[in-house]
Amino acid sequence: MAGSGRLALGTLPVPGWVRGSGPAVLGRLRDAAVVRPGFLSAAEEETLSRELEPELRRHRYEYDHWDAAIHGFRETEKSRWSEASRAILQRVQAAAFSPGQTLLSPVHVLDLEPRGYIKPHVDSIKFCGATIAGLSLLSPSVMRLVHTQEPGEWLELLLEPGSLYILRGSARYDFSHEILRDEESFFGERRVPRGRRISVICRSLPEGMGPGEPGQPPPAC
Ligand SMILES: O=C(O)CCC(=O)C(=O)O
Ligand SMILES: [Fe+2]
Ligand SMILES: [Mn+2]
Repeated sequence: MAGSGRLALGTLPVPGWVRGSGPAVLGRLRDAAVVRPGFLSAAEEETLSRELEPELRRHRYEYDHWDAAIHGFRETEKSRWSEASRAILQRVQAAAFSPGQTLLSPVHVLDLEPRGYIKPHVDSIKFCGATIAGLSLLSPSVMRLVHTQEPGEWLELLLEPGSLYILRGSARYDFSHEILRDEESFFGERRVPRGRRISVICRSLPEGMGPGEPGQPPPAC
């Protein structure tokens, strides 16, 4: 536990940044919902936020309709990156996607203000494929996954700044995901105060959809 960052759960080691409703769901999603804390070095975090800041500043935060999935956010779809950022995105690709997967381009950048949050949703299967990989910058947050048919089955991921999360397969299709609002931002007993959070999200294309095919994904893919 303390020190190792891992809790022993029977014979199955569970990382300290993942919690769930029980050993069955933790076991089943072990390779489908993955967090890699410290994926980015401090210098890489700085590279990305410095590059994103001026572009994000051109947008206003949106608070939107009652039924929108995301509240208190601004976003951009970014296709041109500095060489340093491209190297980071290539590391994400190598870590999260298989060689056969084509990535959706451009990359989705989402800026949640401190009061901003994301309601439970499943990314569109029409526009996004089997894998979603996200880098978190600036503020820690808690991502909760809930099974769409069995609400008693859930998982929570602690997303520290500099971490990478990967949702694939069942975690991506059978579970909704959400980012908890500040008032509800707890990882178990641990309070995770929400500040402004920027995420950089890479997604695979649906199988059989070539990169050249028409059909732009909607912003909240
Ligand atoms: O901010 C994130 O990491 C996730 C965003 C998200 O779920 C979405 O845009 O569909
Ligand atoms: Fe999503
Ligand atoms: Mn989105």
